[in-house]
Amino acid sequence: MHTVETEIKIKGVYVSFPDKNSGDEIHALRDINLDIKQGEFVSLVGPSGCGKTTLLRVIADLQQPSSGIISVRGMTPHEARLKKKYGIVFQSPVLYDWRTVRRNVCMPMEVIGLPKKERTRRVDEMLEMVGLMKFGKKYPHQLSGGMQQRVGIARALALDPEILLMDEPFSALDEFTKEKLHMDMLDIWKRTNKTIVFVTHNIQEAVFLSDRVVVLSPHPGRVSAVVDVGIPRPRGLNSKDTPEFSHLMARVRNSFEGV
Ligand SMILES: Nc1ncnc2c1ncn2[C@@H]1O[C@H](COP(=O)(O)OP(=O)(O)OP(=O)(O)O)[C@@H](O)[C@H]1O
Repeated sequence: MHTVETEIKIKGVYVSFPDKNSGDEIHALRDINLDIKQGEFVSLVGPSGCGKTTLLRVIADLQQPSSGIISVRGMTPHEARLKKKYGIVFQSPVLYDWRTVRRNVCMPMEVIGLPKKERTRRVDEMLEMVGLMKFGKKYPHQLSGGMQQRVGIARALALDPEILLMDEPFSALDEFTKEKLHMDMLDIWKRTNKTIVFVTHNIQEAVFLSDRVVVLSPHPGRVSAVVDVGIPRPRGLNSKDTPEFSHLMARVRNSFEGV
């Protein structure tokens, strides 16, 4: 039988910050335990302040846990980061305004010194995948918000990382653009077979995209539920109209504690 390997193992992770005013500890994350499988699409949902971004940052080696262990196929997050195992997409795509779309996507490849021919081939491939082939010579300010976010996704995938970490990537977009990006994101995920950890506070978005939805609750940030989403794939916009979808949304919503 084919067994799917664990990509990210999170064991007993705590993160605390000192409160700026009182000096007390803020428990951003308490005893987080979670295994994420290779190729899985997992969303972290919860209200503001429940620790979603902190958990993503701990996985990405942008924040150190106060205690606990994170292992990425046996590596520490630091080793995984050095080996370019992560692609990261932020809420705002942070593009270089003086660089064209092509040169923005190219940036990580320039940093590691990939030969020009390989860079050109890879940029073409990435732009084709995110549907921006005709916009390579444009500058970021000439693009819509949705298109800018597509550039951010193309750039995050440029070095072919195994894991894509996404922090509320679509939250600033209008509903129509968001729906289109959801469909394209599922397509990109299927084509690339990445492991995706996706932070959102949008329950519908989480259920629509994910294999599993991890519900975090605040003060202290902890896992209050993990909901399996069994809705068949490929999913279409009409998947949202099914009783199963409504039932799953209700399950996620009802899992919030202390809000
Ligand atoms: N660098 C920091 N210093 C102090 N406190 C922090 C720091 N980063 C996060 N926190 C605190 O940790 C808790 C979790 O924050 P985090 O940003 O991870 O939550 P979140 O669920 O991503 O929220 P949002 O949806 O608003 O982005 C909050 O109480 C926050 O104020």
